[in-house]
Amino acid sequence: MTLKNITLVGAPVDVGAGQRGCLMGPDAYRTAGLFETLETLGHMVRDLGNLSPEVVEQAVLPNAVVKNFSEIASWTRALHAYARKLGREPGVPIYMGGDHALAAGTVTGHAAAAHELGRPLFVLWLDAHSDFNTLESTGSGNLHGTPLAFACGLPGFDGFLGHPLKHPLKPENVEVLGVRSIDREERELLVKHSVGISDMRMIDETGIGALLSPFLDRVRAANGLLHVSLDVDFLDPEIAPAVGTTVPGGVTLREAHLVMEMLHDSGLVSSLDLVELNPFLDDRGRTARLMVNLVGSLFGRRVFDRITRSF
Ligand SMILES: NC(=[NH2+])NCCC[C@H](N)C(=O)O
Ligand SMILES: [Mn+2]
Ligand SMILES: [Mn+2]
Repeated sequence: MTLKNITLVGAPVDVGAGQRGCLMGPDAYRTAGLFETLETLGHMVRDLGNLSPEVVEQAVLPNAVVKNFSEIASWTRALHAYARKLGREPGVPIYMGGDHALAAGTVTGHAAAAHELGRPLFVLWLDAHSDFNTLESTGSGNLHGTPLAFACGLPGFDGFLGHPLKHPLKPENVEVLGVRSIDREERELLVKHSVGISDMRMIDETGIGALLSPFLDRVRAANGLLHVSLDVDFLDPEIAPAVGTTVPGGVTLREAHLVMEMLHDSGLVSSLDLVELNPFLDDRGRTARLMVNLVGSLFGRRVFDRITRSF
């Protein structure tokens, strides 16, 4: 197993979500033993603590329904700069959220870093939602529903960074896996921009491993970097209740571990977001512990290796 330098970064943002509480996420991961889990697997781990960005002044609101635009713009700028720097160094950063709005900074920062390294960035978006609303299309005004549209360069988001995005993701280099809740206008945008989508029905019919494999093959063939954005609501709410936007019919424990194990075996993952954990809604820390266990699988924990026949 290849051992990694892993950097934990806490991003306690929760004003992108409709319900408060994700700001406790980073500490819940620490309490659930994320650091120790990774260290026990042999990795070099450091925890940079929590980020707290300065709030920028924002003159015009893009759309009256949009909530907390200035705060999210501040987080986006801070995380973009951080991710851009960490993305150029060897090692794997893990961003402990915080709601999914944080991905506006992490994904675009890693896209900029990838560009500087001369490699394409691919994104695996593990989520019940596609988070592909624009500031125009959002009905809820909750900015955690928009980061993927921003990262793919859709118009109207210049206020996030204070300038247009220089290195947008190619929408065809994105795979949204596990999706089961998409807004009407968002659906049209996803089709128009040819974003890769694997919904729950495809998972049921084809199997999650068979859906993930060709995507990983594409990343490898392109010598790409791979950012994984894991939203707690990717998982079925029966096993992961600590999230404000539960959607029934999600991924099972075994499907989730299979994805993590395949990602580990691929050796391709270069950065990771853990988002939407709301410890206020948890049941004695079980969702936090489940997320930590999934990260363990992503970083090499396994029961038995059938190729080398070793434990
Ligand atoms: N990261 C999330 N949980 N996003 C949920 C978004 C829900 C809905 N599509 C919205 O834009 O409001
Ligand atoms: Mn999400
Ligand atoms: Mn979601």
